[in-house]
Amino acid sequence: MNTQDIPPLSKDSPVVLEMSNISKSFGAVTALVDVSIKLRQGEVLALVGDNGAGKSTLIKILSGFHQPDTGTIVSQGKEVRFASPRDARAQGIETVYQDLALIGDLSVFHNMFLGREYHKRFLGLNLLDNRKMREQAQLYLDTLGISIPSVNSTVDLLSGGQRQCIAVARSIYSSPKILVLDEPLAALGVRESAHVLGLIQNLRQQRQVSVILIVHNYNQIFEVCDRINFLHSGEVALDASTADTSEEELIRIVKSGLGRKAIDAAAAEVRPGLV
Ligand SMILES: Nc1ncnc2c1ncn2[C@@H]1O[C@H](COP(=O)(O)OP(=O)(O)OP(=O)(O)O)[C@@H](O)[C@H]1O
Repeated sequence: MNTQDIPPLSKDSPVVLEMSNISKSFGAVTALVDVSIKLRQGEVLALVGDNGAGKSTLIKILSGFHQPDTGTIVSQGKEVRFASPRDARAQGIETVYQDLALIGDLSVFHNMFLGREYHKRFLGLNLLDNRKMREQAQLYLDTLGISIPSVNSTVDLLSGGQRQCIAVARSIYSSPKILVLDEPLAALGVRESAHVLGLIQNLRQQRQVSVILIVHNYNQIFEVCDRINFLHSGEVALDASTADTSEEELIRIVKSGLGRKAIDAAAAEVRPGLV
């Protein structure tokens, strides 16, 4: 499936998140300068940039791990401040980090319900309701189009792509408004990545959850994203819809280290009237 198969995001889709003028330094290191990003309902936004550009810092601010030095976050039309990841989660913002936080020697269904297990009473005892969790997990994975050998498999036996899909599925089980995926395709091969890209594509088609995706492979961005924000030296150097830009332009901008406006302005000076 590629971008053309999914209708473009409606222009009327409401803005669910606005991070405005976010700056953050760690001692003498400036990680973010006046960064503003916007996310619409159901949108898949790619956050790209070189190592050290500030992507992780931005999503850690959104997830409540860091607090910004300046700037505001407006979620569902309300200004919010996150003192901890728990605060962000309470506002419907879920983040899947690269370590996935799955327990390898537990089954898929146990991982899916970790911390929110179903219980049943039996002979006066409070026992895990494994049957219910198994059924629910299977149903839920089917809805998301995630195919694994069995929900009884231990997570260690799954491929990297399947593990990533389970971590995403677990995060969206609580119906968050915003899902942040920190390099979900890192270290995955082509077939593995296809699993995860398929899942993101399904989410995008359903348009229930808005997704921020940190990704390094530009080709994959054009497969599954509606919009791209390119961060460079702590600033947003490009904010464009995937329909309005191309992989070639993105690579040109990334290589130049400038934003599209700066490139166009420079081109206009060289060839007035052509830009
Ligand atoms: N906790 C921290 N303490 C000190 N400096 C930090 C901390 N976190 C990030 N930085 C610095 O902030 C800058 C931005 O880092 P960040 O991790 O946000 O970039 P990134 O775009 O996610 O990079 P990568 O793609 O390599 O993960 C870097 O110079 C980094 O060294």
